[in-house]
Amino acid sequence: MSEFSPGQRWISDGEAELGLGTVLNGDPRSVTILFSASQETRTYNTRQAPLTRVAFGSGDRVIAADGWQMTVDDSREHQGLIIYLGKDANGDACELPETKLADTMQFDQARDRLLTGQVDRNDWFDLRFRTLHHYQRTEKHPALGFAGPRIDLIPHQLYIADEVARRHAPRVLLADEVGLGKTIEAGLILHRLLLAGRVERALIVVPDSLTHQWLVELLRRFSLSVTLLDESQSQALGEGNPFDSGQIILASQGWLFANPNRQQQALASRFDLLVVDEAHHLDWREDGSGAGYQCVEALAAEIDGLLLLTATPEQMGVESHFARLRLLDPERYHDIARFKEEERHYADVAAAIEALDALPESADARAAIDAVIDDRESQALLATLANAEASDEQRDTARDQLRDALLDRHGTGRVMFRNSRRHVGGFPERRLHTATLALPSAYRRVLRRLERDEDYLDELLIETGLDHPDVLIYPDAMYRELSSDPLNAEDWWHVDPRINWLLEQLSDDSGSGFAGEKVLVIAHHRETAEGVAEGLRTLGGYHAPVFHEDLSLIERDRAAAAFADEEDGCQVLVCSEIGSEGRNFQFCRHLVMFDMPQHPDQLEQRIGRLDRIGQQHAIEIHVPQFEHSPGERLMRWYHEGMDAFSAPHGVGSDLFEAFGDALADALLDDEELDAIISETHAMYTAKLAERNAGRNRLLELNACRPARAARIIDAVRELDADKALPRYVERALDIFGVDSKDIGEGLIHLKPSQQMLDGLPGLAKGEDGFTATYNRDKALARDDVQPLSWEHPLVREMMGRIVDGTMGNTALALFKHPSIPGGRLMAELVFRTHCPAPKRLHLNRFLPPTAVRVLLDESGANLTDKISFTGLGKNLQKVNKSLSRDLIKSRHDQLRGLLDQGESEAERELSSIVEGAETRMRAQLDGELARLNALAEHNPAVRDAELAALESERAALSDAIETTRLRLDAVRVVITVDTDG
Ligand SMILES: Nc1ncnc2c1ncn2[C@@H]1O[C@H](COP(=O)(O)OP(=O)(O)OP(=O)(O)O)[C@@H](O)[C@H]1O
Repeated sequence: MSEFSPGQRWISDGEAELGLGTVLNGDPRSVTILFSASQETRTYNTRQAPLTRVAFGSGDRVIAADGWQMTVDDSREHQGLIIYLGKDANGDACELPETKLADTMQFDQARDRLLTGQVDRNDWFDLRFRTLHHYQRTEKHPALGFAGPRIDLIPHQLYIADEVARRHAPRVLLADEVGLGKTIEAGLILHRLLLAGRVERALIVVPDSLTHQWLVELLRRFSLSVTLLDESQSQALGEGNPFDSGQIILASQGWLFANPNRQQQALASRFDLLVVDEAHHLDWREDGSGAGYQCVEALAAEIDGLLLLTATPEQMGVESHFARLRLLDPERYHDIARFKEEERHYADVAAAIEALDALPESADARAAIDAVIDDRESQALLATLANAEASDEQRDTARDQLRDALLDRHGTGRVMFRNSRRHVGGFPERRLHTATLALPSAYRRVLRRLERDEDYLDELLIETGLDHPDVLIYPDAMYRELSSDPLNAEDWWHVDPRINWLLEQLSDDSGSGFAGEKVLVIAHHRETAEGVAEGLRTLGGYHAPVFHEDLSLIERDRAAAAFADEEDGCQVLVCSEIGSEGRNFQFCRHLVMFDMPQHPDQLEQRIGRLDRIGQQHAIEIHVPQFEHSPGERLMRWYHEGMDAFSAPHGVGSDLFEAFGDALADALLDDEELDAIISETHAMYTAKLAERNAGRNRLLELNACRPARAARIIDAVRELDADKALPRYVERALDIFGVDSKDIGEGLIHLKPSQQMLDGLPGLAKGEDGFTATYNRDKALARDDVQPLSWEHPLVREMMGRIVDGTMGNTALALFKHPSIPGGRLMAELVFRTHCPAPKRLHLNRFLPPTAVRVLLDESGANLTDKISFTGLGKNLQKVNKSLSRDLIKSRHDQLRGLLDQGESEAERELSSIVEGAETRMRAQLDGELARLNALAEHNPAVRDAELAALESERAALSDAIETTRLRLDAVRVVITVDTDG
């Protein structure tokens, strides 16, 4: 007769998530089970049915189909069905036939699974315990989020990322000079916040030309998958809100800023972080701000976190810069006059900071510091520092604390981070090469007439439709606009000697030319860039891709890729001004400025394409210019007036504001120009000295605090060198069914096996898998090799599945040991802390899921300290599943008792875990709050909302920690066997 009777309750061993099944009918060969909760019906062969009969025992709690609960005392059988006897919630005696058990009852908890005979493999249990251990360790590690990305450990970037990511809803301007890694900083901040659960969704808005580069950088360096949204993609997504279609949405500014409806959708989609690249384009004016500014202003009012990125914050003028600071913190930045007034005071603060090193000896230094501090705490630190009796150590500590306090309290340092080459160091030299060419007659005609005839300029502006001074600086544009003139019948590039000069340079192999080298050509206008490419092709047979703002994204990326290709790529790429902003071309060292940009910040942006982290050579800047032309005069203004080609200096905007108009009027007159150059130079020297003593100095000192940066780098290196990682990953891969093979040189190849569990990132059955390394330098050197770390998506996925799922939460094994007699039972119980708290609190930094192991023998003796997890593991042998089930069945009552006892043993550990977490939390947040409160008294850049949020975060964390409970996470039954048996 069949062991299955209709009405009996069974569960599927392999698919416990189906819920409680009911036997519909059974015969000696097959049985059909209905899983009502999941609306599935399955028929099994009775001899191999992967099913376990559900039988509850004394103390178990069960739920009836109509919702009430009972605690089981006993059971009896009637016609093959179990009737449970027990008490309901009021303590009244009751009965419940198994047919009336709730279909939705879940058996995923270790206790239920064990007692219903669902036993996992022993090595799964082993992996589960190890996973909990490492998860706990890495979740609260100070380098969380920084160890996984494929980056060089560059101090200023890690300092900024750490400082910003620890703030509640950070709102900052990342304003490092061009090419120092703002994208990387933003990526690091995002990565940490995502891993910490503080950000769940981010919107990244970047210039059209940079969408692909961002997409690639986020994937390649941070393993972050991004949804790139444009109009066609949005339409393809159909009815819903396209901004809801991914966790990280990347949108181009051109598209979003021009589309009010899409902006409304972006506003309606809930994001926690907004990132805006090349934010200097968000222009603000009193009489009306640009569409970009308005769009970002609306989004910034809704989204808690905001990162604005720009290397040239003042490119659109100081008012626009101030308006962008206002986006970050409207309360703090509402009065530009006050802001400017504060700036005047920065030199004193910077001087005070520098003076710290002159104490205790210098009385002047003491006076300089005294003049900028007014609180008692700082006074006390100053007294220690000035006290010749104090020990060196005391003075060092006081000096560091006072430096931090001064930096924290003054300036825009809290909202704006600006590192400069001067401060970071180690950047290549820039060399300027000019080539003076004769004006072609077509240009000369017009320019000479302009010099002679003052009224001709107006006429020319009307005739060409060009602006002043464009019409003077860009003679090719003027020529194109005058194409109806029979003398201008030829294409401009036919008559312009810069093309021939470029062709000669390209083939010049004398050492001073470009032969065999990559060359980036930048011209102001798109039409000029197109003409240069056409001229090179027609006159010299060169294929030079063009890169400008009016190309589609695909065309642009194709052009950049053709240029980047080392072996088959083309020698020259011709870019327009806007089209090339933000791009990475540091593999090339020759920059041709085909013409001059109009603003010093644009000049800096141009050089920044090559002068970036990763540039290995001195940068050769080539400028072909026409003798006695406005273009040459403009270049002299840059070069002689402000030394703009040798290094970024950050005062270009001030100079442009002061002299831009006068310069435009002097472009036809050498004498006038000479006067402007010398005035510019005088102002440049003064401004530079002022900035370097004041704001810039303060910003630099604040943008990287070396001691803290060094601590973060040490923390990352500690994880890099973690020997436990490869051991863990090997084990996990084996269990998840991924073959790993050492292929030498520190590389391993991961390949899915036929048994691989589905859904592992980067791996699909039947495909080749990928090559990976634990070595940072190797991963940096080879893009095709993935960096394996605790933060790699594959490792996190495996850990997450174990921690969040049931995998390995039960096991049974035999234990052979000469000194322990056979036939005895032990229970190895792993409890885990549970503490429900909103993700954004990032509770894991103080209290990650923490495991408590308890090992009991059948008499209830606690052997936890006597036999370690690894000690026990070494002597275990596996058992097949059906024998395991029988063994568990035969020891049900004993196991129940041990499970209950284990719970009380583990409970004893709880208070110290909770206390430890509370202490850690207090140590950090009390310190931060104290610092922030002190700061708020001096520096209005501390937002009230930030203070309030930190206070409520501390209260919420404390409440959450208090509710921590221990729950059984996993249990392994161990049966001893005689060594000879
Ligand atoms: N820590 C790092 N490790 C490896 N490469 C880096 C690192 N930081 C920056 N880079 C590389 O240096 C280049 C410049 O970095 P990034 O694009 O972030 O600079 P940026 O400050 O945003 O530049 P821009 O001002 O032009 O927008 C990029 O190619 C980037 O990949």
